[in-house]
Amino acid sequence: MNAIDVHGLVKRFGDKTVVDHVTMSVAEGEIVGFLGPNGSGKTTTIRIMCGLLTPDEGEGTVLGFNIRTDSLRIKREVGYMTQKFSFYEDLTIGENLEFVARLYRLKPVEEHVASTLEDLGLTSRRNQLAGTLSGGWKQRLALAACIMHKPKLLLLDEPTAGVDPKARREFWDEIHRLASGGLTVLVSTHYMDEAERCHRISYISYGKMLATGTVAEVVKNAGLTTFVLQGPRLDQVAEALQGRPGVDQVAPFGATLHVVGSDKKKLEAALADVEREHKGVKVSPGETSLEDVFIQFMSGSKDNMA
Ligand SMILES: Nc1ncnc2c1ncn2[C@@H]1O[C@H](COP(=O)(O)OP(=O)(O)OP(=O)(O)O)[C@@H](O)[C@H]1O
Repeated sequence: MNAIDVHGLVKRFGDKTVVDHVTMSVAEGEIVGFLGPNGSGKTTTIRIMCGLLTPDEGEGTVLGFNIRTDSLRIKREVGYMTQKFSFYEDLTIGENLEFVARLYRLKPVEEHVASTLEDLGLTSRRNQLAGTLSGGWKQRLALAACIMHKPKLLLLDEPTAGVDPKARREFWDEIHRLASGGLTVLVSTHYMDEAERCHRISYISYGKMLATGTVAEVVKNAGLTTFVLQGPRLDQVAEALQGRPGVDQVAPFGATLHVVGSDKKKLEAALADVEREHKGVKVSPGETSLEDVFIQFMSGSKDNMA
């Protein structure tokens, strides 16, 4: 049984279709990254999956429970970490967790709190006020609160936004540790390095699911070609390339220029012209990155949310 199996989900707010026939499945123990531009419907889809919103169309199950009729059961079995840090800043870490333990009616409270603190390396900070924690520790507290009731599925909505790279890495180590213990994780993120730490990713754009698969599959299926340019006055070369047939993206990376296109022949022709026109420019094949693919998706999608 898949932990998540949803088909044709649609959610409208007024005349805006925010989730547009989204189908998704996530196997047990899998870590799936949910990516897409701001306002593309990730949070709304997650809220449907955890039983907080009812879809206008579509069906499905989460942990085997029907998303329309079993939302209470789903809420009990799922850990949902929202985008915003939502704890009592004037309570300590321990007190916040005690409060959450009581909400879930976990007994004995002290035992659950102590083992969760231990599990996430928070014991030594138990008496620190939540409001005085750094971003990374706040995220760790939020994660502790949403795994304390031992959910089978974690739905994490941009859990590491604004957190430094070391704390993000530790957070992801923790996610992998939890997944290897059998927990399933769906996590939304805007960070490419985090996408690469997922078993699979799904990319949604303005409500529509555009791609799903491993990072390698998504990059391959996008069918893009990338070249790296080196040489003098790359700013002028970049300007000369913009808008030429075959050239979809031009981006400086340090002392090089990355040029990306979906029509290889046209891109090669454009680069051959520019090589002739600009003495000393050297063109070599490059690797298409996940970021290149997402930029391509974004430029091809219409923002209907404005
Ligand atoms: N309750 C609501 N009423 C009206 N519009 C809403 C509501 N909730 C979300 N929206 C709109 O739906 C669209 C999708 O929002 P959503 O938060 O699901 O996107 P997202 O992909 O999570 O974005 P981000 O990456 O910025 O968090 C946005 O245009 C948002 O303004």
